[in-house]
Amino acid sequence: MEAVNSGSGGIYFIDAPGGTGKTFLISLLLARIRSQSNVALALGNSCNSTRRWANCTFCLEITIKHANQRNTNLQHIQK
Ligand SMILES: Nc1ncnc2c1ncn2[C@@H]1O[C@H](COP(=O)(O)OP(=O)(O)OP(=O)(O)O)[C@@H](O)[C@H]1O
Repeated sequence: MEAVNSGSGGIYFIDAPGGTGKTFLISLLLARIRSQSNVALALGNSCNSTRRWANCTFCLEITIKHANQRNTNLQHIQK
């Protein structure tokens, strides 16, 4: 929250065993940040978590493509 409040922003990684509260923590952080009209995105590095977050957060149904295609998409976004 300090990164948000100071305006610096950032990218943060949460890595912990299953069932330890990652989703719970991220949900709280997203709610807090968005309640202040700021922007926060949560992404997962596995197919299951990515699908779940995309569905919950963006109300989208997405299909996870092959890793090489994802890399291509990321490069496109960065242009
Ligand atoms: N601080 C907390 N207070 C109360 N309940 C919590 C807290 N953290 C986690 N929980 C509860 O513990 C359970 C597991 O939490 P959560 O789903 O966030 O874990 P996770 O690390 O995202 O798991 P997974 O990697 O399997 O998706 C949930 O039912 C959640 O509501």
